[in-house]
Amino acid sequence: MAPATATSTPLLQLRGLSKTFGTTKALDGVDLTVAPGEVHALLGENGSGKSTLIKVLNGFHAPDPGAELTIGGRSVPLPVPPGRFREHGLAFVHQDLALVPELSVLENLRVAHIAGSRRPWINWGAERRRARTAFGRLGLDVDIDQPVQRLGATERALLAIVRAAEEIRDARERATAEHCLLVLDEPTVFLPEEGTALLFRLVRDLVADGRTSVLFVSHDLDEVLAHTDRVTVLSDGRLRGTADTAAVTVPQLIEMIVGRPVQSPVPTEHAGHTPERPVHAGVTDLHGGVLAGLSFTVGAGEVVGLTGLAGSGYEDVLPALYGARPGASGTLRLPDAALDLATSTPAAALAHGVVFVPADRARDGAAGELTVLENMTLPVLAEFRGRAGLDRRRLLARGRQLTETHDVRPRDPRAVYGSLSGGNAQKALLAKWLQTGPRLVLLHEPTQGVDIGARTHIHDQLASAARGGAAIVVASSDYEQLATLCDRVLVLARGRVVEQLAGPALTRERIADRVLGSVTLHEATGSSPEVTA
Ligand SMILES: Nc1ncnc2c1ncn2[C@@H]1O[C@H](COP(=O)(O)OP(=O)(O)OP(=O)(O)O)[C@@H](O)[C@H]1O
Repeated sequence: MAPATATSTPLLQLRGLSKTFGTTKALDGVDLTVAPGEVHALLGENGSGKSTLIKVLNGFHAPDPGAELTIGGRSVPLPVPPGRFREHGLAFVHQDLALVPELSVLENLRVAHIAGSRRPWINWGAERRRARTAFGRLGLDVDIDQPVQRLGATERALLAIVRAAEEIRDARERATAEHCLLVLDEPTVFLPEEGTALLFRLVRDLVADGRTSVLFVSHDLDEVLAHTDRVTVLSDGRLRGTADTAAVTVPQLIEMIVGRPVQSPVPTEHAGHTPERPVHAGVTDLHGGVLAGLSFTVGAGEVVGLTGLAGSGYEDVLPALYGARPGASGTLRLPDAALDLATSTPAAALAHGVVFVPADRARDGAAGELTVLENMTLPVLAEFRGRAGLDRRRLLARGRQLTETHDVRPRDPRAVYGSLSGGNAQKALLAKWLQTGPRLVLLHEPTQGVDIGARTHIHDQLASAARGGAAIVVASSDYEQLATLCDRVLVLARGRVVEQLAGPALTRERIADRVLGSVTLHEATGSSPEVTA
């Protein structure tokens, strides 16, 4: 695809950007041009260099010598000193959102402003008014005094974006930056469709002044086509090309990203589904947070989806079943045991073949400072213990086999886990748990941040675990994925199942329809008083 060129002075121009980590060339002579007032998507397979590029912009990484950066036509010396990106008109929202759960919405919103203020006092009255106006612009009615830990996923993501937008307004008011770039690094992965729609309303509002642009990293190609003006694709650290979004189709984009056509994941054969499989796992009278006496069963080899709006309780089910949610109660029946969820622990769940792959993988899923091998083989170490201690040779062989089977890149099991790209970290985590031959697999947003090729791979791995007899429960707000992967989907509202979809009724549209119809739009923003973390 021929690179498109911006017609006016670029808002941001990067030339010849390279970044080397040891023997890995994460970026290799990349050029990027973002026009004023445009929403520009940055795409590429897992490990293609997107995060590295962004971390050069925010000063986290120093690039290799020779790169050039201009913003609004003004040259910005590289490396950007840590913490100084705001002065150049840059604002960032990362996938982890960087919110402080214990602080209030207001404190989180104004933290950078307050820290950077030269005044000896804080005018809280003015801060409150400004915060209310910021949310009001989006039509959101958020209690700004509640701690962030009480917010639902949608509200958290919107708060992070509203905060970045406020930082841009601040930079303008202080006249430190005439032109601004807001970088959104996969902020929508936690959002249900209606949350994404709200987010893009805000984005369009921001760029309407023609002096702000947005760089948007995503693996969701439908979202990219719907909401962006141009796309730039990276591949193995190199620029594959830039194109006008309106001029490309999803298959063309996939080919640009992967370098070859990719089959979409093959949907489960819903028509032939028999709901009466023997019960493999049974959940009875589950309480905790908004969960209000939830009961459901999962058959051997069955994939059951849980979904709903933020705050409906669907995100609370899996931690409760895994014994990782304080205050939960209820029973999880397995073929050989019944776990009392008021007292159960992750260790007890694991001992009975229950595994959990959480959505917040950086925080809950793995130890970033250990190697991929150490992380992946932790649950099976006993297999490798002999009289002479750990058999490291066999352990490494297992690591190699797992990175191969699960397509974890780089293929080196001795790489530090924290250096893996987001999608590869997810593949490694799945490899870690699926090798244990689990009976019940609990997955929260299993393909969040995973590229289109790897997504198909993960679906195949889960289907294979199901064929092996495991029961699988997937909590997700990705309706397309639920329709593709699941035999049955339960839609939750206010902590109860309000709809069950299976067979031909199990389509993306029907799920979206049932989820949106399950409660009022007011609750769609997550601002329901029932919402808990
Ligand atoms: N701190 C680091 N040390 C060593 N290698 C790194 C480090 N950070 C990134 N890499 C490597 O650089 C390459 C690019 O990674 P990057 O995180 O930029 O990819 P990405 O396109 O953001 O992927 P994803 O879509 O999975 O988030 C990968 O091979 C990754 O393993």
